[in-house]
Amino acid sequence: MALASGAGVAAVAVVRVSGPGTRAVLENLIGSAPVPREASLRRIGGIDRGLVLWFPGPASFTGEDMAELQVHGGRAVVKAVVEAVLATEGTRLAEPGEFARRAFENGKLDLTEVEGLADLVSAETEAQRRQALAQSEGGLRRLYEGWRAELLKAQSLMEAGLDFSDEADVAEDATRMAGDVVGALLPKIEAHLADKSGERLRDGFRVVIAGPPNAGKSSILNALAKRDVAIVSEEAGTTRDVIEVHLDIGGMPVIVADTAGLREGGGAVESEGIRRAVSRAQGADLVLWIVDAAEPNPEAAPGFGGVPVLSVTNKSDLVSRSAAGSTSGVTMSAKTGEGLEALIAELGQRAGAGIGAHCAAPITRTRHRVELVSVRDALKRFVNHDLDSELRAEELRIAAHHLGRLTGRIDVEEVLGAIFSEFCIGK
Ligand SMILES: Nc1nc2c(ncn2[C@@H]2O[C@H](COP(=O)(O)OP(=O)(O)OP(=O)(O)O)[C@@H](O)[C@H]2O)c(=O)[nH]1
Ligand SMILES: [K+]
Ligand SMILES: [Mg+2]
Repeated sequence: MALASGAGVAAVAVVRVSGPGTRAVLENLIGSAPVPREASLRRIGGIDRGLVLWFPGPASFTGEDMAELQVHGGRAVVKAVVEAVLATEGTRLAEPGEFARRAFENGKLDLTEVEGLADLVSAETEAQRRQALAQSEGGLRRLYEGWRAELLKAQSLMEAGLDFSDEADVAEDATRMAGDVVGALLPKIEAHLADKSGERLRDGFRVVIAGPPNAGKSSILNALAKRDVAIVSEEAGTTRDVIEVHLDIGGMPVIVADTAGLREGGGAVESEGIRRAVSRAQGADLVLWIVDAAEPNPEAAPGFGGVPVLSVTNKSDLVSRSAAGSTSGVTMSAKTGEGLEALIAELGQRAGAGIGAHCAAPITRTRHRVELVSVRDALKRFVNHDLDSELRAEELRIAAHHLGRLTGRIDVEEVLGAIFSEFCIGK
């Protein structure tokens, strides 16, 4: 059992129960199990009156018998209801993600669907929500199960080739057909791997604000965040640590990081700040290079390991309009807000292009990418090398194994802990 609705006082709290003892919990608390899958208003253990939902297994989220108690969300009510549920023998509090884990173990969800649910709970923007929902509803599962079926076909053809190795033409035919199946599958996997949009959308489009000291980097971060996140002062070298804010620009998750001004010299702390600034910029999807419009010789942006750079001329309020507008990139004033909308529009456009229009079900995690690279590499060895049939069949087994790990069909004990611990208690 778990309080599924989160900590803190709320109008309604939801207590969730799953497992073979659920019916006993209901009998103890409300006298009997109500009509399945219908909300019944009942007195709950003499504590409160609330809605009771009864989902007999296997037609439930976990696949087991389940119940939900919707009670008033006050602390005393929740505490008493939780204690009353725990009073039924064999009942205990759930671990984080335990409901999802049981759903997985009972075959209700595959691993990619579980991951989709975790992403849905933590989605911050519309685009992330849509992607997570599609994945939780089987977008990736269907794709990978389809590929697995193809692989199984190729595997059985190869096995047939081995079984009939004394009938050369039959064996040759079977082996060639297996090659055709893999030949059709490989480009689909390659295209899927080439699409990074899903991971970008899940992780957010990363923007780093960099530039010389006092150009107004922290002021721009605050203007974008619409609050005072970073300290602003006229003293050069104010910012040392990297400060990050999560923005939602037109449904697109954009993570903007403010960094220390880049300059020679400075103390040990400032130098460390500069080292962090450069390293963060090199790992970004876009660098905003901020310069002061009043600076007669603005410093040019250094290369950040090939990361695209957008020039932003700040403090346009300090110079005449014509001088301020003459540079390329965005001209703005963090002080007056002039040009801020243009900067946001440009960021939204770049994030949209970076995240991109993607295929229906893209890779969303490194875990998927790692397994799929192993699948692809095994299939490439199958196709390219002059291996004998035994070894080629073995490559197909390796590919199927990694595809199985993706959906959680096989051998994934070590990844389960990591995935389910992402959930809060009650999911
Ligand atoms: N007039 C004017 N002043 C600005 C503008 N933006 C920032 N400033 C001022 O410039 C000074 C430096 O601003 P910061 O935002 O701290 O600059 P920074 O680039 O983060 O500086 P460091 O963290 O030290 O590298 C402050 O006094 C700001 O008030 C602007 O658009 N116009
Ligand atoms: K400063
Ligand atoms: Mg700063």
